Amino acid sequence: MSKSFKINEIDSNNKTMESHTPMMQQYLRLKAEAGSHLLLYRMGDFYEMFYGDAERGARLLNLTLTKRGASNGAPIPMAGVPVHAMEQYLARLVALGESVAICEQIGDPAASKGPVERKIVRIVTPGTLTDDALLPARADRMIAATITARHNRVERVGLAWMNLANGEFRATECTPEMLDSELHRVAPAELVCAESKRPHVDAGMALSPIPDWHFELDGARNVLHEHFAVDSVAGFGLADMPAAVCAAGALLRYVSRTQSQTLSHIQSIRVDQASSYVVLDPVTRKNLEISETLSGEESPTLLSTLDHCQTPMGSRLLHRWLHHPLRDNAPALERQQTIAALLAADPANGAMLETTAPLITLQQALSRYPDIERIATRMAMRSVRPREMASLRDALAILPAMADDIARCFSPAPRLIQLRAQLNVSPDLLILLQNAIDLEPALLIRDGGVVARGYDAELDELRRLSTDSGEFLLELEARERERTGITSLRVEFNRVHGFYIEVSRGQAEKVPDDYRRRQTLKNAERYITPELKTWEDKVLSAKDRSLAREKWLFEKILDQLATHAPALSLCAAALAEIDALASLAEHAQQNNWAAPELCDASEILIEAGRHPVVEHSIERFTPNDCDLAPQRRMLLITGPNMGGKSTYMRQIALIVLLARIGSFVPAERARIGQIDRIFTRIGAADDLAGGRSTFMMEMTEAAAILAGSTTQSLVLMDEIGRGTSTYDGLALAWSIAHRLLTHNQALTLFATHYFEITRLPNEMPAAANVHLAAAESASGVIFLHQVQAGPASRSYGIQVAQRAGIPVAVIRRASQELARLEAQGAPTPQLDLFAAPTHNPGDPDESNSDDGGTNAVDSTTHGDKADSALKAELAAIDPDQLTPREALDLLYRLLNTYL
Ligand SMILES: Nc1ncnc2c1ncn2[C@@H]1O[C@H](COP(=O)(O)OP(=O)(O)OP(=O)(O)O)[C@@H](O)[C@H]1O
Repeated sequence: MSKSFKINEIDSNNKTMESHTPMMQQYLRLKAEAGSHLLLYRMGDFYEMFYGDAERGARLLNLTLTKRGASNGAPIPMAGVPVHAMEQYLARLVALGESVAICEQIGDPAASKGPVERKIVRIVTPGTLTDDALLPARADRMIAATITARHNRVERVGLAWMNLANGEFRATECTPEMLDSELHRVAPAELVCAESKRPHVDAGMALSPIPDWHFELDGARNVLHEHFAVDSVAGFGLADMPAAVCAAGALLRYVSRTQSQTLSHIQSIRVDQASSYVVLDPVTRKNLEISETLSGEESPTLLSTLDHCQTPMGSRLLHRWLHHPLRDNAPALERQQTIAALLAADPANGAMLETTAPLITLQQALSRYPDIERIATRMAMRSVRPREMASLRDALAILPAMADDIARCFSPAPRLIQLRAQLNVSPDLLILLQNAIDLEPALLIRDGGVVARGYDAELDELRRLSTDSGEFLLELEARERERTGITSLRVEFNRVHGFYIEVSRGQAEKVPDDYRRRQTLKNAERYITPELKTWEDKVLSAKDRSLAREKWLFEKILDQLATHAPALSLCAAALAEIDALASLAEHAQQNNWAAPELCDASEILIEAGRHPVVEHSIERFTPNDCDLAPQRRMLLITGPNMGGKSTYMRQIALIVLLARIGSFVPAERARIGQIDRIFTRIGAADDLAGGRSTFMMEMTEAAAILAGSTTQSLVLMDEIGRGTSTYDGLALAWSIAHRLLTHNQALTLFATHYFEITRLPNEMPAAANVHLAAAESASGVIFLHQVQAGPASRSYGIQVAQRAGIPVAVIRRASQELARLEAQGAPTPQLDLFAAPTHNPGDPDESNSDDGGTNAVDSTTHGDKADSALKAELAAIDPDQLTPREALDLLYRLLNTYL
């Protein structure tokens, strides 16, 4: 997508620059500087685009494409946006992934010969936004750079990324195969790459190619040395990471070029080891609907369910946490303990105390904070706005009280103590803002009214001169009335004509000789006198001087604020963390979540677990257990369509993910071991853009799982093999399951409709059958959503189809066909699933199963016995003595026992 643009390309009809007007020559020079970015060229009250930029801009922004003059006979395409609406157009362009260079008039039009001097003052690209108007409040906008480099014959990918809005700068190295996964973890809005090595990236990530030499090691290293004022990058842990250095140096150079200010708030670079996190490949991030639903919506997702943050910075951090589950137990436990402290819970047993009032008070206090993280950045970059300063001042004033409350109300979890200490910002900052900034400052410094009265004596005097005109004018008016004898004489002011003396037309002949006419109206004449003119000059110049003084003072205030920016950033980070932890605490408390035990072994033990999102969307969610460990590492999950298989598998993955970010989990009890990766192969969708069919996608994902999963991985496989013919599908599903059990030995949830696979536990004791229970009643199939041991006995496919609205005639025909096939004993594996499994006394699951799939072939004698047992049980029931809950439980038990 190179949009690079050279002068002779624009000007193919013209031989030389000289053939253009001086203004167009200036434009073309600036355009060459802007390169592929759209150039917005300031002309009076408009920003204009020309040539190809005009055509592209007009198309993207729906503007009228006009023409201006001609260059060697050919009209020049032109499109423009008014200055006052620029931010809004800019936001649209950036949202479309465009980068824009903004060129301002910097010379004085009155003093210039030829075109007024212009300069590119700002470059806005999708990943380098710091302006609040352009940034989404609750999401980060990252910019990244990547390069593949060969070092000691090994190919490594360097990846560096920056969050310009909060000063975070990180770098890592990975194998070429891991790049996609890493890019989805970082999720940059813009990816900088070498012109000759453009990676294939998803739509939604703007690609910005730059010259290859920006990635050369020596140059890149020098950029880092210079910026951080160091002699070596070893102090950052980058000594043995040449590819990461190349990416980081190129990124820093690119970002510096886009900003007119220095990047003083980028104070360090951190090495980010992918091995610190549970790896989630792009498909898994999507399937688990962490921050986006499968259809691309923001809600309902895990993030939207958990996000009770009071500040945008808290929401952004929670978003980051959910996409970065932690491998190590210690940092996750630290968060968990802090949540427990916020809930006044006893960390030893997770029991919460009755009152959560301190948490509510804390959240109420948090809701009064503005986005200090971004304000701190803009302070460092000297682009902070007056109103942001005022809101920061008000926030800093309440900070000490909140810090005291934290110390007083919550048990002293180590992390909470650290965070509280980080809230300490020098009182000088508050004093400065209180003294310097007006209580309700104007929007922009340009108009004045920002610096507080009493901050600067000279400013106060100039303001007095420019505004205290009332007394002088009254006195002058009285004096002139007396001198001229004109009773209707008035002294007035308007913006266009300044000060004047107005006399009605009838008395105009009475005006003295020193009156000079300024304006003639229908019924009046307006005059100026030498005395009034002198006074006007003084007042107006006082106004100008006061604005200039205020601007100068504002710059000085910005200088002082910049020195506080690093401490303020730390304070903002602490506020964000407290907010995110309080949000998790609130959710845990409201929904009865428990603190999971984190252990080193490779295991997942969940008692009465729920799906964190689905439990909110249905009235009564049935909790289920899960027990996976090296000796029982695969659950073969069968059960009817709509039975709850996918929900069960996803809820386990989400509980693991929540435990690994340090959150409480939706379960009565959980013990979660160390997990290195979560893989999912769920659902089927064609990748038409990538040219892969459903089956191809399915197999590509399965191949990745077989290649990458280890004994510490959690693998979710939903109906693998269904995208092809029954026998092919079954054979593949069987051997994939077998391979996962024997070779990868990953903790696996394997949902299938192929009955043959439920025999796997006979051969491999590390696999176990479970099924989602269902029962049939007169009104149709009832899904119990309960996970029980053993394989399923029936599919209920026809009943589900009936519920879905398939015409009755089709359903009747299908039932007849099913009966015929069953009578024939057709040996297709699909049908076998619904027949009785061969009873294998050696299979622990089947022997322990409550229905074990055997009820489909009950013998008559068995049936008679069951009938009389049922009758006896029914006779013993006294419905009036049962609570609704007991009645429901009894109903489930009877269905499970007798159906
Ligand atoms: N534990 C549960 N408690 C209550 N309702 C549940 C539970 N699990 C699932 N459900 C409900 O059942 C519906 C179907 O669940 P799910 O999609 O998981 O079934 P499935 O077995 O995977 O179906 P299919 O085989 O057709 O894909 C869900 O939309 C949900 O409303």
